[in-house]
Amino acid sequence: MNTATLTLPAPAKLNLMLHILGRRADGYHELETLFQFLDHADELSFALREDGEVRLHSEIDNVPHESNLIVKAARKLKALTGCDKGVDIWLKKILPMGGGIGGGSSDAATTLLGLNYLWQLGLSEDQLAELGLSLGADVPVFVRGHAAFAEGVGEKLTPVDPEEPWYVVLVPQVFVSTAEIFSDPQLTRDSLPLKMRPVPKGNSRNDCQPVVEQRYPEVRNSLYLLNKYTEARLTGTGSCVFGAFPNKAEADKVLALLAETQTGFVAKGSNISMLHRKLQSLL
Ligand SMILES: C[C@@](CO)(OP(=O)(O)O)[C@H](O)COP(=O)(O)OP(=O)(O)OC[C@H]1O[C@@H](n2ccc(N)nc2=O)[C@H](O)[C@@H]1O
Ligand SMILES: Nc1ncnc2c1ncn2[C@@H]1O[C@H](COP(=O)(O)OP(=O)(O)O)[C@@H](O)[C@H]1O
Repeated sequence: MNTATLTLPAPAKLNLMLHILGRRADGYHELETLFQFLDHADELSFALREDGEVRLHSEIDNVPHESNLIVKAARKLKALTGCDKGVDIWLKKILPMGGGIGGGSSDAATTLLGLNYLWQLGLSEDQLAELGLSLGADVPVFVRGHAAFAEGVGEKLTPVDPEEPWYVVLVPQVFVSTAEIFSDPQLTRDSLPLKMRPVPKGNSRNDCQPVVEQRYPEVRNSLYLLNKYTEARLTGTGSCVFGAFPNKAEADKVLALLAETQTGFVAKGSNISMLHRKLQSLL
C-alpha cells in the first residue's frame, strides 16, 4: 500500500424487523424492514492507478475476482461515468459472509462512495444509490448511511432514529441461501403493511425466521440460547441472530457465557454509519 491510500469502513447492518407483504411478478418479494448499522465493519483501502485498471488484491474464498461486489461496483462506476482512472483495492474481511449482516452489500457501497471521492466524479447520493440498487437490494441503505425504514425490495427508504443499544450477534456456522428461503412455500408472504411509524414495539418479528429455524437447527439453537438473556431475533435471511442490551458490559458478559458453544461478537447499534462518519471527517 502506498501513502496516498484512502481507508474506509464498510459496516454491518441488522434488520430489526422484517415483514414480507407479497411477491412481485419478477419473483422478488415486497418487504417492510428496519435497517440499523453496527459499529463493526470490514475495512477497504483504495489507491489511485493511472492506467485505468481495477485490481482487488485480497481474495475471498469462493468469490472470483470479477464476481466480487467491490470489483463489480468499481466497474459499474467506470461504465456510468466514462472515468479513465483505475484503482488498487485491499479488503480486510471482518464480517462473516452470508450471515444477513450485509457485508458484501456494504463493501459495494463503500467502493461506490470511496471511488466517487478518489476519482472526483461528483455523483450525487441519489445517483450512487440507484447504481447501488443494480448491485443488490441492500446496497442503497449503505450508500445513504442513515438507519431507515425500507419498503419495496429495500430501496424505498425513510430515515429513522431507533434506540442505539449494544447488541450481541451470534454467528451460527451455517450458510443460509437468501434465494432458498425466499422460494420456500411455507414462507409468510401476506403480512399487512404497517400503518404506524415509527414501527411499534411488538411488531418486530422477522417473517423469514420460522422457515430458517425449521431448515437450520444451528440457527434455532442460537436463538434459543440468546433468548435466555434477551429477546433474540434473526437478521435478514440469517444465519446471524441478535439481541439488544443496555450497555457493552452486559453484552460482553452474555457473549462470554455463550462462548463455549457459540461464535459471535458485540457491537453498538448506530443510526449514522461508520462510513459516513469517516467521510464527514475527511470533507
Ligand atoms: C432480505 C434481505 C434483507 O436485508 O436479506 P439478507 O441478504 O440481508 O439476509 C435482503 O434484502 C436481500 O438482499 P440481497 O442479499 O441483496 O438479495 P439479492 O442478492 O438481491 O437476492 C437473492 C435472491 O433472493 C430473493 N429475493 C431477494 C430479495 C427480495 N426482496 N425478494 C426476493 O425474493 C430472490 O430470489 C433473489 O434472487
Ligand atoms: N465483497 C464481498 N463480501 C462478501 N460477500 C461477497 C462479496 N462480493 C461478493 N460476495 C458474495 O455475496 C454473498 C453474500 O454476502 P454477504 O453480503 O456477506 O451476505 P448477506 O447478504 O447474507 O448479508 C457471499 O456469499 C459471496 O458469494
